[in-house]
Amino acid sequence: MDLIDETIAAIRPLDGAAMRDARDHQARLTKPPGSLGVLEEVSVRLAGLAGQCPPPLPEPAAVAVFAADHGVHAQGVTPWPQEVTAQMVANFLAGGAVVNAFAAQVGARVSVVDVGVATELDGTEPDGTEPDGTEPDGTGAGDAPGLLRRKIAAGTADMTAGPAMTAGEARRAVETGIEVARELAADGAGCLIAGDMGIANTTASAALIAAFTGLPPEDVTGRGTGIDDATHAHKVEIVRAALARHGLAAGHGAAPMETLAAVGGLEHAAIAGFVLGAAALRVPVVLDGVIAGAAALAAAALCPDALGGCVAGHRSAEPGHAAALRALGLRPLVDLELRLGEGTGALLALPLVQGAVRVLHEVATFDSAGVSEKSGGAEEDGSGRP
Ligand SMILES: Cc1cc2ncn([C@H]3O[C@H](COP(=O)(O)O)[C@@H](O)[C@H]3O)c2cc1C
Ligand SMILES: O=C(O)c1cccnc1
Repeated sequence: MDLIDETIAAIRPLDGAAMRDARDHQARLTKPPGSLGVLEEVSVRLAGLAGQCPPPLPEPAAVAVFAADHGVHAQGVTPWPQEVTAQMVANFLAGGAVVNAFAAQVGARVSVVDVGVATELDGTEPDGTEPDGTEPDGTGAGDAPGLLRRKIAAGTADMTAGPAMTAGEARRAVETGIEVARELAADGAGCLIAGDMGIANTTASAALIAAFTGLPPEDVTGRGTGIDDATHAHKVEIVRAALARHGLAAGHGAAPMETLAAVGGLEHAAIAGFVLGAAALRVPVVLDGVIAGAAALAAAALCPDALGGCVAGHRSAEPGHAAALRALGLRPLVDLELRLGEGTGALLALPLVQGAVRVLHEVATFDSAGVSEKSGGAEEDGSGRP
């Protein structure tokens, strides 16, 4: 069995008994039943993932920013030059990007994984030593970001001219994501976040989302980093042409590995593997925006139970992201019209996920605190309404 099959075989559904324990415990806590809304369901899901109630606190968190370039960039689908991918990798490693600021805010450690940056990274990037030159202290948070050199190809090929990746490249990218999830978990991460960096990757995301949901390109193709109406109309046609070229237009069904190879990015495939790897280890994943959403559709197509431990951190402004979340049946925690990627939306949602679990650990029950329960004979439906 290879790493992908072995990982999928290790993924189990959420544990029903632990979920029942979490629901029962939520009902005994000193608050009106249901009053923590969506966060109660998050706590129940993480109990099911851990197979125990309360589940471990999802900390420390580690974010892996998967970086790669895209052959479809040549089709004029984004106003940004391709070199920005490599330049932003250098910025992540120097600690200067939004992901670094948000990670610092919530005590998460950042790693950058080159799975397919077209430009050669020059070897002068920081490698995870502390700013003062000492080795990382092992706590993760606050360490300078490390670069994991796992380049599979110098970017994908243009999906409108042929498959973006060979079957072998797609498999290696998925395997890389599994390996990175394993490495971060082995380093002590209790919660994983996948970020992305890849100029033109909202085009690949739209193609993946159309292929997996069967929705038409015009419904799932957004403006990415910011494009005018004419470029947006062109981008929709590029997605349509790629789907037609690979026989992925609505209703044809989408075989996951073939679809990833045909229209995906190396970072999408790696993030799909990261979700699978985390699920096999029963470590929760907070999903970010449209790139993670597209990758999660691929992971779910490979193994539906992989979604059990995924929490949708936010909903981005990309229409394809909302479509992906609907198809995945995930409700986003935060909706701030973000359209950045890098893992930023997931990092903002992290304290909500951690708070949801902390409630199960720390909040007193009616019995233990001597608080009277509500009177009256109304049926309790968990909604908090009498
Ligand atoms: C400076 C800069 C920083 C970014 N950080 C994330 N992205 C995001 O935008 C890109 C996708 O948008 P599109 O498909 O329109 O090219 C990805 O790299 C994504 O991570 C960035 C984009 C730019 C320009
Ligand atoms: O919605 C996102 O996640 C997004 C939007 C634009 C660029 N990168 C990511």
